[in-house]
Amino acid sequence: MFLRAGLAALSPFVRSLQPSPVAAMSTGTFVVSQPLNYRGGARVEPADASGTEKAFEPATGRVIATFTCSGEKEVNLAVQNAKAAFKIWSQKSGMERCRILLEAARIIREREDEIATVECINNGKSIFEARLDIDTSWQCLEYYAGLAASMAGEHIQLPGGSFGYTRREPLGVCVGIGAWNYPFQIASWKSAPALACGNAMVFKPSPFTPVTALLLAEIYTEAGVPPGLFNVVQGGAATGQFLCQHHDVAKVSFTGSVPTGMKIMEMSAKGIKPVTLELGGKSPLIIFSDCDMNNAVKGALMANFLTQGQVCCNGTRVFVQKEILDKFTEEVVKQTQRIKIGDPLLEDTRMGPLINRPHLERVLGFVKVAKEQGAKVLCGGDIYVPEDPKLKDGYYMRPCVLTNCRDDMTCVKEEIFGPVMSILSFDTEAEVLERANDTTFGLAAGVFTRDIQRAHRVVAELQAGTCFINNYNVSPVELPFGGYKKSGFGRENGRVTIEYYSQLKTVCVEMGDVESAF
Ligand SMILES: NC(=O)C1=CN([C@@H]2O[C@H](COP(=O)(O)OP(=O)(O)OC[C@H]3O[C@@H](n4cnc5c(N)ncnc54)[C@H](O)[C@@H]3O)[C@@H](O)[C@H]2O)C=CC1
Ligand SMILES: C[N+](C)(C)CCCC(=O)O
Repeated sequence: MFLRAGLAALSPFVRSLQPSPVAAMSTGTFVVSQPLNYRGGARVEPADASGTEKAFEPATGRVIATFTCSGEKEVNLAVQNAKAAFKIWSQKSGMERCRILLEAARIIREREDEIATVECINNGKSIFEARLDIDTSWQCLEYYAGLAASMAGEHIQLPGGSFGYTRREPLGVCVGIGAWNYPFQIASWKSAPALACGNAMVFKPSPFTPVTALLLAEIYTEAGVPPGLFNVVQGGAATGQFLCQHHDVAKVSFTGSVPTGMKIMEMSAKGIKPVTLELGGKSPLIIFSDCDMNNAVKGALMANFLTQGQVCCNGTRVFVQKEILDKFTEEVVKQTQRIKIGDPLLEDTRMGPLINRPHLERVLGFVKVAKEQGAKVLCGGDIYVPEDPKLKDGYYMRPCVLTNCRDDMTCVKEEIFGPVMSILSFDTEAEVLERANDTTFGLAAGVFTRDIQRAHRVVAELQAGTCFINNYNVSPVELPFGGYKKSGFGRENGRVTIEYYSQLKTVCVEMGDVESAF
């Protein structure tokens, strides 16, 4: 039933090369035929341009959209629309905002198959995974809908009957800038808390994945947000800069690389704008010899191969205690070789193509350097050409497991952002903790052990914003997510994120006469 609803809703959006709506959903047929900017509650062509970009279907290498990057004028129009909508939205009660966000969550859930399909086509992740991403998206809206109604300040009694109170107020127009690995999820994780707090948003997706943010924009409108509350502008660095430098923008929330994060922070500093930075990582996953081996192996795969390894919080440095190194490695390799690579829209595919050709080359380059530096490739690390001829120009590679790794190797130090796991061995807890923390990143970390004391002792010492015990890369929206060190600051998800999208006003009330000092 969901699928039918999804297809019907998709039809005006997609120009299929074939008549059947089902065929419209197969790899190699999707074309974007509508504008990719969203402003004032509708899709629009941008008012001006700063260049054009092409978006691809990574599974086939086909262009699915050629679009105009928004220039300063379009960015300004989007911000002005958001400002107007903010006036209306910020006056609503928490309960009113709650109802609209719940309705948006309901629509996402209803259209899950359609959204996941478009995400899969534009990003390359498997349809199986794309659906999970859409789940964590509507769950995020539901979660913040629930918090919207209970947001409140404090009342503080002062001497002589005087008192003070605090009001939790929105910031204004917030900017969201996203990466390409979780396009719909990132747009949802940023907009849900922003809107719940009473803000408006202008969102810029990555130019590699411009498509699904528009579906979110349309859903918010359908759910009843004022026109202009959630807008989408398209483009790369230039468009992003116009957004960050805009004087009517109150906050920037960014997901992407460390170098871009630095630039965003610099630009925001000039306007004293608060920023949330969700940046890269090189996270450790520590496997102790007393672990449940089956779970540890599954955990290592979850930590490395979701979304073709293009995940910021991946546990790519897998430290394995010496006693179980051989057995663990053997099992990991066996299971990695079983991962079904291919057409991401097929139900049994578990690994699709990487995002684009240059990125694929970059990841393969890391494997080459790893070999030169003495690592041993136990499986994968090479190009994969699926049998289906329509996939021959896609960006596929086989997931790779490396051993004989040392801490000073490039593959162990730098974020690869591809399906490459580095296995390292260790002897003692103290030693592995020191090595795990010896990085400028601090996004996530994981530990597998049956020893409950050790598990908590180890995570207490790990310098990472998100730690997993006996699992990896699960993302319940109730839990805050974010980094330590160069992996950024601020949080997404969880109750605390309310504080990153609101400000506190203190009101001091005098009930007596003014005792003047003059
Ligand atoms: N911590 C987290 O939650 C996540 C972090 N990442 C990190 O993102 C990186 C991969 O994503 P990419 O899209 O390649 O990162 P990127 O930093 O190149 O781009 C991210 C976004 O910033 C925009 N941008 C680029 N230059 C800009 C500028 N000067 N001003 C304003 N905006 C600008 C891009 O157009 C894009 O929308 C990896 O390093 C990964 O670790 C990715 C996903 C999640
Ligand atoms: C959903 N999860 C936990 C696998 C990844 C979320 C962070 C990212 O966007 O890379």
